Amino acid sequence: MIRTAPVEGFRGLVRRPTVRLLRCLLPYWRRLVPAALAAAGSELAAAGLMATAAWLISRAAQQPPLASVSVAIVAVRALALGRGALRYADRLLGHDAVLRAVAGFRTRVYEALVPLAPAGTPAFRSGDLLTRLVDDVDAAQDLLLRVLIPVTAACAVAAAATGTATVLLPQAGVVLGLLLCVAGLVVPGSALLLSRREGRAEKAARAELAALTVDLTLGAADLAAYAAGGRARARARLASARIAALERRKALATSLASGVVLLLQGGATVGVTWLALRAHAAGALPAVHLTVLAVLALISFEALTPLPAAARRLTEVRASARRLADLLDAPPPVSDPAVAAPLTADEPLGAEISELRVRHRPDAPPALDGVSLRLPPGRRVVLRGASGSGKSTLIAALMRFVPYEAGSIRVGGREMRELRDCTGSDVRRVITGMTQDAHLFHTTIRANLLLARPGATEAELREAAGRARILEWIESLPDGWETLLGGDGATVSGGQRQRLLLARALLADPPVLVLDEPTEGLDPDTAAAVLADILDATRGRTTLLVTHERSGLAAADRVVTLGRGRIRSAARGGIDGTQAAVPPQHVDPAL
Ligand SMILES: Nc1ncnc2c1ncn2[C@@H]1O[C@H](COP(=O)(O)OP(=O)(O)OP(=O)(O)O)[C@@H](O)[C@H]1O
Repeated sequence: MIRTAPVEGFRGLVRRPTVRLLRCLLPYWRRLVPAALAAAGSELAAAGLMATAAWLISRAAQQPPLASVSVAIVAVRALALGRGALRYADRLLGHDAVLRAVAGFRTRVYEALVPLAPAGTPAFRSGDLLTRLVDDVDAAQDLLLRVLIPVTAACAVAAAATGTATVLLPQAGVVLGLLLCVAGLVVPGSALLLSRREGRAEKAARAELAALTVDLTLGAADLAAYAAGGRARARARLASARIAALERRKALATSLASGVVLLLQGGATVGVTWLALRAHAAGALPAVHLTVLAVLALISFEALTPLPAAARRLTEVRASARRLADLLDAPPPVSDPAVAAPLTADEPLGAEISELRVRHRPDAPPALDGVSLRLPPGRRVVLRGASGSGKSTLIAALMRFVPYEAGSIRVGGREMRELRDCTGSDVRRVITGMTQDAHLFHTTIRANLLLARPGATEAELREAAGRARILEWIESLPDGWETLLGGDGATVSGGQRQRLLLARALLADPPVLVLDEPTEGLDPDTAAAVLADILDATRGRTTLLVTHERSGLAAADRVVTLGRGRIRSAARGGIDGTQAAVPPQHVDPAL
């Protein structure tokens, strides 16, 4: 289903993209909380095991009765086994929760993108768009797995270690708590500040590299033809080198931070042990507590070691969240009305376009200005015109891909509905077909056609292919309907590609069929043959056919010519481009 609503939580908090990202993941809290608890439990068990073992060894040296250490012996066994079990649960629950959360989030981002396409996404280059959909959405995974879960575990261990040390020797607790705060907050915070700019720059550089890579791949033939491959590769190399330099700078900040945490760990161990020794010498601390305090100071920093790396990941996550926010805040070119009028298709439908004005950008001249056109039920209207005259814009407005600022488009049978009052998905259920940039997917011929009507029967598939005059060819292939097509029909000829796209549009069988330049890129003979087949196959269907062809239009019910966004002439069917067209006011209004 096409959603026009933004991804929940992504609008509103304009300046806090990371918080917005987090809010999008909140619905998964029931799975995320046990994962975070298991991670914290595993770290606590490791620290508890070391501290209890230290106590047990020191106490055992005093040769006490076995009963007085039996609880500690059981605790050591339980903690050793529990640590492994909790580590396993942490990995299992953490990955399960995070992969589900990211999969759900990616679907919602994609759904939010659909209303932007095809008119709203040209602002983003295709490689960059891909990076946003793949890498930037994956940042949500890192936010949970590499930032939030380690931070939760580190906080739990630091609090438990400081609490235990304070109970045993208050001044040692204060020193340990302070140094843990510095290692857990100040050091990662500084690393975050140092690598913040690099994180943002690296995301932008990666997006640039992805866009360049897509250009290099898709434009390989043109780059080779114009000997421009060297320059393009040099730009890609430069982008790679920039990423490497930024990575190095970030790695330096992280290693420095890790080094400082190690120094603090040493300092805390020495400081706490010295305080404990003094207290023991003064008779205020039993010897067994002395060992526990020294071990506690040493191991409590272990849980903090992933924090500098977590800070570094956080800079990348923030940059990704900002880029996702940019994408998702892009206003959809056409929004659905709050209360949509229903569009039914239980009778033949037609369309009436009246005084239509469309602008692609507010500051651009109108692509269509005062265009009026009738598409009577069951008639085939051909729309011709020079390149840039507005033919595709008219189709896009009819399919609710672009908005119109003045005039009206009404669709229906006996009762007509204004398109503005209907949802885009309802409109495209009744007005659809072959858009100018129609795409053949890298899958079988059958799957490519079924895209238009997944429930179509074998007979319907064969009928559509037959009407597009491609059935014989499909059935002559060794794999027939199961033949795999290359990306965008790379493994078929231009004529076969257009006929497959036509078969798909015919299979969709919408009440109003639109075909935007179905003969584009074909040689004149093939184009004439395809056009004649199209006009034959669409007899009795409401059809708007856009073409550059001048001949072969004799079978059309009406031929309308656009020029610079206005209707230049209109003529009843039976003419072709070689005959003079009559001005629009002289055309039979029934057409
Ligand atoms: N997304 C867009 N943003 C800005 N301007 C656009 C956009 N799409 C089309 N235009 C402009 O609108 C005008 C009409 O373009 P349109 O694609 O409708 O022409 P066309 O008749 O279909 O041309 P062609 O036969 O070459 O496909 C042109 O001036 C074009 O530059």
